[in-house]
Amino acid sequence: MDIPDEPLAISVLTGFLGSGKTTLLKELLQHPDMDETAVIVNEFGEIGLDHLLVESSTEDIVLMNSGCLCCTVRGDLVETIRKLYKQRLIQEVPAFNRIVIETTGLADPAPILQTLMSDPFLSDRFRLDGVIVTVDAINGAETLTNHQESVKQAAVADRLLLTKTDLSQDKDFSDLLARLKDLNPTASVFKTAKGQIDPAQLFNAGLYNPETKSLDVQNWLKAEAFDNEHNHSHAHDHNNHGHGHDQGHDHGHHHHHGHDHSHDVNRHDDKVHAFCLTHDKPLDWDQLNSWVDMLITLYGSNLLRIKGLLNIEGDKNPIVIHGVQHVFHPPVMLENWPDSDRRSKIVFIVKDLKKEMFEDTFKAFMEQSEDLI
Ligand SMILES: Nc1nc2c(ncn2[C@@H]2O[C@H](COP(=O)(O)OP(=O)(O)OP(=O)(O)O)[C@@H](O)[C@H]2O)c(=O)[nH]1
Repeated sequence: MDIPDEPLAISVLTGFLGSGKTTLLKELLQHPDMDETAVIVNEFGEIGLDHLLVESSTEDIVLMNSGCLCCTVRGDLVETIRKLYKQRLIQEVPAFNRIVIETTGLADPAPILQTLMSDPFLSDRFRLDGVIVTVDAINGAETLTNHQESVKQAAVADRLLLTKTDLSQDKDFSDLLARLKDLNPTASVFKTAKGQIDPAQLFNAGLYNPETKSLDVQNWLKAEAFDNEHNHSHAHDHNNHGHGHDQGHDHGHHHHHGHDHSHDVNRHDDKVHAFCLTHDKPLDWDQLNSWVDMLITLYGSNLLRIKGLLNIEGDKNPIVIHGVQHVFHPPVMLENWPDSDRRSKIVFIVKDLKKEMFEDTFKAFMEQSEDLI
């Protein structure tokens, strides 16, 4: 039996229909640094493995010359991962250390991430390393406007890949990049053409990098990306004025803005925005949990991504939390603070919810904890 010492990394590759996921995978599969990687795709046919050098293949697993495996989903994704893990244990397949899952272009990534985080078998053996999202440099803006899925995909990304940059005269992509930054200031953005990218740019996007044994919290949280937030949130607050009610669930397309806007009010990404809450004093862990529980219960499906670095009363070490919609990873205690800043910071990427609601309820819950003391 070959039992891994560390939880194996899982990366999720998503992106709208035709945005270049398969092209990227095809390139990645040939890269020598992709050895020890198992790629899960829906259909081998889509990647056209015939053109790649293949060492051996069975019905649902192909071993590439580069050392990586490619396998297809048979039925359920979780079942496929379990089976692959067991095959690795009994050395039926090479000892991969990472899985990359390609989702279909129309997939809402949140349920997939939730499954990966909440399935007991998987959460004991795997860590979610990051979400890689392809965005078509040519059609990306239109797709964001018209398709909620593509907005959700961009919102949960750790790595955003602008694809097909070779097809555009505009080498700047500033409008699309600004829009993506507005949706998700915490993701690292890369411009690519024809799937060309160093795999090292895509992986180890998570909190803990076993290769360097480091905790790259700052890069992960990117709280500093919100320094200019005031300008952004002003724009969003403006957009929200016209809604008859504020926090709530899916509003569909029923915008009733009472005044004109210079842009198309039906853009899907107007409803998604990111902000960072900071708090100076150490937090009461129980009250914080009650607040997060309340948010999950009332607004779970609108909480696209939450990441936090927390200063908890009575703990000298920082605690890291992160979640997608209704599911949170177990909190992680770090050995050290990343720098001298001891404030708690929580980054939210949300849909149809106002920052003020978070600020007000946070304050109310924390005041309760002060009353208890
Ligand atoms: N010129 C150019 N063409 C690209 C690039 N990336 C993808 N394409 C082309 O765009 C089309 C769609 O790319 P795919 O890689 O199949 O996209 P996908 O996201 O896997 O598509 P679905 O599986 O349908 O969701 C194909 O014809 C690719 O050859 C790129 O960077 N440059």
